[in-house]
Amino acid sequence: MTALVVQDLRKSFGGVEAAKGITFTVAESELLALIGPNGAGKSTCFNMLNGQLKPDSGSIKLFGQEIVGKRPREVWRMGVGRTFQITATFGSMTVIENVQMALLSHHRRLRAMIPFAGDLYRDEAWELLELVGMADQAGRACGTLAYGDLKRLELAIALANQPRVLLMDEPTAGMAPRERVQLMQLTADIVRARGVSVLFTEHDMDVVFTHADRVMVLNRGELIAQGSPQEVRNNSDVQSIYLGSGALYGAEPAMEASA
Ligand SMILES: Nc1ncnc2c1ncn2[C@@H]1O[C@H](COP(=O)(O)OP(=O)(O)OP(=O)(O)O)[C@@H](O)[C@H]1O
Repeated sequence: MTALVVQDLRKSFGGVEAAKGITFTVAESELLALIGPNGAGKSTCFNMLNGQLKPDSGSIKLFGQEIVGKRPREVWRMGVGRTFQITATFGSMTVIENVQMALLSHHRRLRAMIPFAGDLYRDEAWELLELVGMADQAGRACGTLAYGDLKRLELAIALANQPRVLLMDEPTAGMAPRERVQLMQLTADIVRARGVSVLFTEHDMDVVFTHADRVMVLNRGELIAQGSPQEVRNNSDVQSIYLGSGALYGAEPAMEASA
């Protein structure tokens, strides 16, 4: 089934056309990568998908329901989750408390947090931590976590809202290569098991070509290619954008022209 149908999205900032009629779909349980050079329009696209930015025109349907015109919180409630490059957790709270907070918010019980109710949704939080392999660190303060663990926690927090579509903004930015592969494998396993669809941007072409079911390439506000990783890698337009960077072949220093 199709989770997201995006049709002819357009957005200009003054004279800059950041989105020039973007059309694509995301299937259920699909891991879809959105790549493109700096300034291609990826953030603009994500910001429209989660309601932060209103498109000038176009339509975004989540399981048939129009999202355009709704506020970010409504879009989030409808099931579009998002993780950001900079992780947003409460450093002084423990790992499990952070997930409980997300669950409280999902269940609309934020007022019950004052004073913080220690046992609310603890079992559910525990399950999510087990899912992302963080249960053994449940009692640690978030501020003391290693970066890779913080990213896994962030995934648990995002899942607490039971998203139907999860937007991930450069999920592996700042991670060591081995950690990147592990996080994406974990993400892939979880989204497939739970039927979540993931749309992600990514700098690391190894991650993109190894883990994405499908890849879309944005350039100057236009989708210039989409298809399987293999098709996109072999596409001559894509090759010319990344020409000389080596990025399509997983060469590490090639990131200046990456997603
Ligand atoms: N709020 C804004 N005001 C003016 N111009 C903007 C704004 N947001 C984005 N732009 C412009 O729109 C274009 C697309 O930017 P966007 O940030 O979406 O690209 P991107 O692909 O996410 O880039 P990067 O990989 O560098 O984050 C750029 O030319 C950018 O300068």
